[in-house]
Amino acid sequence: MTARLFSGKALALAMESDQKVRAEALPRNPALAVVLVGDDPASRVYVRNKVRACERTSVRSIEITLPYETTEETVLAEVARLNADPEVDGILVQLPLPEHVDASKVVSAIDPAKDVDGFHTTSAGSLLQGLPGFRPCTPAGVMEILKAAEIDPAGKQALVIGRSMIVGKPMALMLLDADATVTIAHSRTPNLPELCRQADIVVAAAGKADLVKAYMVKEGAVVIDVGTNRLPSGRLVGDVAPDVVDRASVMTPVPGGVGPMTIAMLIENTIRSAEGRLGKAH
Ligand SMILES: NC(=O)C1=CN([C@@H]2O[C@H](COP(=O)(O)OP(=O)(O)OC[C@H]3O[C@@H](n4cnc5c(N)ncnc54)[C@H](OP(=O)(O)O)[C@@H]3O)[C@@H](O)[C@H]2O)C=CC1
Ligand SMILES: Nc1nc(=O)c2c([nH]1)NC[C@@H]1CN(c3ccc(C(=O)N[C@@H](CCC(=O)O)C(=O)O)cc3)C=[N+]21
Repeated sequence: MTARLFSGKALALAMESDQKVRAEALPRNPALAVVLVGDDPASRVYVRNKVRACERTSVRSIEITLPYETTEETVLAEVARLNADPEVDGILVQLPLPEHVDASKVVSAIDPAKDVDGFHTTSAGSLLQGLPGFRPCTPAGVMEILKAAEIDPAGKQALVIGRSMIVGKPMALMLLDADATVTIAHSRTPNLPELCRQADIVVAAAGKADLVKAYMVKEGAVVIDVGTNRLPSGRLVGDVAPDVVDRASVMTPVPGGVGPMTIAMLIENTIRSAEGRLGKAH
C-alpha cells in the first residue's frame, strides 16, 4: 500500500479564510501575545510562522522577546501585565523556558481566559472532565486532520508515542474522548514495535528521527507524525521513517503536516477568546 500524504498545510490555509472573516467581524482585531525568553533558534522559526499566520488572518501579533538571563520575577510580571491588558486575547509563553525560570509557575500565572495554548491546569482540567475550554493546539490539530481525512477513531486501536503535557497526554485524552482504545508509549516502554504493530492509528510525538519504521507499522494504519527534528544538515524530519509510506494508508508529512495545524489551532483559540471577550460567544 502507498499512503496518501495528508497536507496539514492545505487544511490550515483553508481554515484561515474563515478565521480572517471572523477576526475582521469583531469590533477590534483579536490579539495574540507571544513571550519568548532567550533566542533558541528553533523557537524563533515557530514564532516567525505564528507571526505570518496572524498576518494572514488579521490577528494582531504582539511579540515580547526577553533575553535568556531574564529572571522568573520579570517573566511573571510580563504575564501579569498581559493578563491585565484588555486588548490582549491570547498569551503564549514559548517553551522550553530557561532552567532558572519555573515553567509551571509561569503557565499557572496566565489568566485561564487567555490560555490559548491550553496548558494551564484549568484548561487541562476541562479537557479531563470533558468541559469546554482551550485545548492544546497540537493534539487539537491532529484531531482536525483525522476529521478532515474522514478517519473516525471510534473503536480503533490508537498508539500515542510520547507523554508530554504539550502533546502526548492531551492527545491520548482526545483520542479516548473520540472512543479509540488508547495506548501511551514513552521512553521506558520496552515493546514499542509490538505495540505499534497492533495500532490502527499511530501518533508519533517523541522527538526522535526515524523512531517509527516500516516493519513496526500495521498494513493500512494511519500514521500522524508530530515530531520535528532538525538534522545536522539543517533538514527538518519527523519521527516516522520515509519507508512507512509503503505500509500506511494515510500519513502526515514533516514539514507541512501537523506543524501548520498547530498554528491554525492557536489562531482558532485566539479568535474564540476574542469572540468571548467581545461578546460574540459561540
Ligand atoms: N508539529 C508541532 O506542532 C509540534 C511538534 N513538536 C515536536 O514533537 C516532538 C515531541 O515534543 P514534546 O512532547 O514537546 O517533547 P518531550 O521531549 O517533552 O517529550 C517526548 C516524549 O517522547 C518520549 N520518548 C522519547 N524517546 C522515546 C522512545 N525512544 N520511545 C518512546 N518514547 C520516547 C519521552 O518519554 P519520557 O516521558 O519517558 O521521557 C517523552 O514522553 C518533538 O520533536 C517536538 O519538536 C512538539 C510540539 C508541537
Ligand atoms: N508554549 C508553547 N506552545 C507550543 O505550541 C510550542 C512551544 N511552546 N514550544 C515548541 C513547540 C513546537 N511547536 C511547533 C509549532 C509549529 C511548527 C511548524 O509550523 N512547523 C512547520 C515547519 C517549521 C520549520 O520550517 O522549522 C511544519 O512542520 O511544516 C513546529 C513546531 C510548537 N510548540
